[in-house]
Amino acid sequence: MTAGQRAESVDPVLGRKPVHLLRHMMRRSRGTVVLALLLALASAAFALTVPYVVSSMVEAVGAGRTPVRQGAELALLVISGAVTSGWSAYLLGRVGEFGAADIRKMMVRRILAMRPADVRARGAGDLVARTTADAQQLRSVSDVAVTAMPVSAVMVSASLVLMGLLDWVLLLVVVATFAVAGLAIRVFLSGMRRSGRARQQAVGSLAERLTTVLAALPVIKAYRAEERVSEPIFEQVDAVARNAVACDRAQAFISPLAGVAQQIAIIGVLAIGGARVSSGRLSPAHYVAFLMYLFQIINPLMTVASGFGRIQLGLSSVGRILEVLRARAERPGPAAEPAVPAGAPALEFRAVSARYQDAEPVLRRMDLKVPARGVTALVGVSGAGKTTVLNLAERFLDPYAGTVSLHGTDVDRWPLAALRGRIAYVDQACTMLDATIRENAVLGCAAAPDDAAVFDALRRVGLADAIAALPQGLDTRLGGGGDLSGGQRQRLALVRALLSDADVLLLDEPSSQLDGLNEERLLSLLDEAARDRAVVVVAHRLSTIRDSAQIVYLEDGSALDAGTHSELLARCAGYRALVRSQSGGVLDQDRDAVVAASSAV
Ligand SMILES: Nc1ncnc2c1ncn2[C@@H]1O[C@H](COP(=O)(O)OP(=O)(O)OP(=O)(O)O)[C@@H](O)[C@H]1O
Repeated sequence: MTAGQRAESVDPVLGRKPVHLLRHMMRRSRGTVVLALLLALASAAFALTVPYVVSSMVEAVGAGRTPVRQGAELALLVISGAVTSGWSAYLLGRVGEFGAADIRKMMVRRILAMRPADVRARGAGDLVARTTADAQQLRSVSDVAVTAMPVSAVMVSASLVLMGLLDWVLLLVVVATFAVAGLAIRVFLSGMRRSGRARQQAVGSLAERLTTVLAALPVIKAYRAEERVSEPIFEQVDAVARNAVACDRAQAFISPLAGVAQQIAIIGVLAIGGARVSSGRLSPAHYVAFLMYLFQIINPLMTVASGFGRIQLGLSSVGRILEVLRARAERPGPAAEPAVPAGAPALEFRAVSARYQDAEPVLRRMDLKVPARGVTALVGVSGAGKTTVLNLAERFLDPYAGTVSLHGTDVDRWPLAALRGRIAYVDQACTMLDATIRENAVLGCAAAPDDAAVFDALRRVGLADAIAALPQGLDTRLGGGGDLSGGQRQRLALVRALLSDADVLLLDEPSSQLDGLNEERLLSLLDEAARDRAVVVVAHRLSTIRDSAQIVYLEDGSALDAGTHSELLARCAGYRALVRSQSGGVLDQDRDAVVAASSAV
């Protein structure tokens, strides 16, 4: 079974057709939708009755009576029509907004369920645009598609039947005029969906480019690259405008066309109807009623005509939303946690090969064993595959050959949440959530420790005084004005890992921003943590890794050798070169160790 086949499937309710998404959007408010539909139909029925009452009013006046009853009926009909139509529109607006909120939540859940590499490949900015702009577009057509169009279609059809009952000749004039206009409108509708989709895609690319640029803003400013990065953004701004204009051009002609048809129909009905009244083939009362129906169907006809256009635009967004909802999610894994056999290594790679997307392999048949206790260091030149090893352990990436095991069980056979609960990860960027220092520190704890415990951990990394000195202490929000320095973030990321319930710590370059004193603190903390946990450290600094229980030397995606510092110095040329490259004096300092190790070998 391939990774794609094993991926979590999308809710089958969504089906394959865009209309299923609209149905899904309304599913929690079916009762409200039915009520809104009934109210809209009632409003249409009131409107359809008005011309008959007016007609009988005309007859009453013609017969010399005062049309008091008809006047009262007319007032009641008009007021009832306004109330029912307003109420229906309000209910539908509510349903549309909450339905769009549901769709957005589904999209956010799916995006968070995707693998980081897939999110990166799709573009974070584009995903944001789909969740905001496309969902808004869908919301804006939901009421048109669900009630306004169907009710207007019913209203137009019923009016045409009633008009036919009044005078079929005049009906033919009206139908012929609107049929010709309808054919012309179809031409304009055909391009709308295409340009609508292109516009939404351009909005997505614009969001993507702007997000990337804003993330790199300090570097852009430092290199005075504002002009250069603006160009590609402006290209997308222009693409949005071009495609929006194409949509607007098509949409702009729909209402005027319907208006022209309306005027031709009115002129035709006035001329032919007038002649028919003079010849006695049509009564004045029926003539007035027919004209009222004709005026009355204009609005619903416009709604149907422009509704087709808006639905085309909505459909262009539906496709983009469905692409997100159908995106491959991470596999949740089995429900039950596997038993951990005594003596099993914390991590084991057996002949593991891996690649990103369809690129060249970055790990080639890698074998690696990380004992359940002690510090294991991964070293190697940049690009050797060290971070990829950590990604595989976390299941951010699947190997295409070989197996990765945690505590003796293939990571695929761990429930994903349990697997990640067993592992604490400090990424290279020491990423902090947009949350308080406290929330960031206790992120990996099932039961959050009290502030004293958090401060104790902060003290051990030498961060307690700095945090206590902040005006809001542990409540300081990261990402805002009162932010931390790079080295402070790195130590806070370490606190987060140390406080967590995990029994495997993966640390990617944890000392890269630390001064000598803090590096020493880090090493003693790692030693302490490694007494009852597995600690894997990726580091370039020799001082961080040289005392590790095991050092694994990686080269070109393979683990070439593993041993202590002195063992590797003695037998691994690549490791020796790495050490030499860091400091000319290091090998001299280690000469005794090399000699001792060589004689032991
Ligand atoms: N998300 C990614 N998509 C595509 N290729 C990637 C990705 N991440 C890493 N690579 C490639 O995989 C290879 C190994 O990268 P990795 O980050 O594992 O190396 P590393 O040894 O940790 O490097 P460094 O010491 O510079 O952090 C590199 O050639 C890199 O270009």
